[in-house]
Amino acid sequence: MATVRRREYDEDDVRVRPGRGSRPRTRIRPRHADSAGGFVVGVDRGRYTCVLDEGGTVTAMRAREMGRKSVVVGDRVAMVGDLSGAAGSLARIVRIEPRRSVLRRTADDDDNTERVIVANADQLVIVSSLQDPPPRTGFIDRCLVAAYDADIEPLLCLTKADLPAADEARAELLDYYADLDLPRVDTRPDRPLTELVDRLAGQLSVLVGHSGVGKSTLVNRLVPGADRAVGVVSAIGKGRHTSTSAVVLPLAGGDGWLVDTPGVRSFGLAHVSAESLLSGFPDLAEGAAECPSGCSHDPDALDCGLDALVAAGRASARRLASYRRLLASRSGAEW
Ligand SMILES: Nc1nc2c(ncn2[C@@H]2O[C@H](COP(=O)(O)OP(=O)(O)OP(=O)(O)O)[C@@H](O)[C@H]2O)c(=O)[nH]1
Ligand SMILES: [Zn+2]
Repeated sequence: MATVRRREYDEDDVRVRPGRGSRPRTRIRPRHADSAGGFVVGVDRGRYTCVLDEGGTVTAMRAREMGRKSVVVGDRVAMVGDLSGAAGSLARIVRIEPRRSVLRRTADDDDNTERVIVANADQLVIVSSLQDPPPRTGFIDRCLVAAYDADIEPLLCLTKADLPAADEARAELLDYYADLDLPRVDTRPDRPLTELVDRLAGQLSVLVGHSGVGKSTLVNRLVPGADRAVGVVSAIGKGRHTSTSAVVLPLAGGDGWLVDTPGVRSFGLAHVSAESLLSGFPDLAEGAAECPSGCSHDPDALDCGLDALVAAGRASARRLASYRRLLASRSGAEW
């Protein structure tokens, strides 16, 4: 399981401090030494809303020297220009700091590139209701692979724990994930969100979940004034791209950030190899050691060690089937 890595922005190459080595200071001094650091919380048609490290919010655009390099929510950036934040003022983003993680959405039909939707996330909160709709392990598995691949800590958030079929659904789900050390919280409307709030503290967390699982309900409870529409059967189709950009919301109490990803149906895994895909299935991974070299792990792969592992009763057939479904659907096909 991936370990939690704290963000270490002060450790990167913009640090200006005499080192022990012989490297002259000037070599690591950024070009815009007088720039201000900030964090991108919103993106709208070439305008970026950024929270300054020193406090305050500014609107910024990309400086021409940045070329076409894309800036996404969660990016740590350096800015120059008008940093007053006054109405109509515009700062310029001159640098994107190295990203500690990236989450990509699946490629669109009309564009085969996987787009980065969030940078520097620490945690992926996979929201699944226990009932109405019932949990979908195929979706959760895909999210887990995306999280492990990006070195982001997953958290399974099970909503609607108050509904009658919740206990049974939870037991079944935990059985399916019995071999994974998967952090989990349950939520329900009649209980405080204490445990979830504890886990979100100090982190940049990305919420993802199918329509109707209660994501907006959670955001509204966690972020005062967020005002996400609840209970509206979502009509976000493929054509309505305006509502699909991720936004970063400050958690109540100011300790941590929540990224809502409206319209993100799944994460892009096309760049993930069959081997890396196994990182989302640690219970199957040991079987791969017994595979012939270059094994595709496909259902018709000869002598695949994953089949042997399941045949020996050391892993579940359902888990292997889910792995193979993901393997087959990596290009972003529906599942
Ligand atoms: N019983 C129960 N109902 C819930 C809970 N959380 C949300 N709901 C209800 O489930 C429905 C869907 O909730 P939303 O918060 O809109 O779900 P969503 O995931 O944001 O769905 P989209 O907006 O379509 O993306 C609403 O009628 C909520 O009131 C819960 O914990 N328990
Ligand atoms: Zn194999």
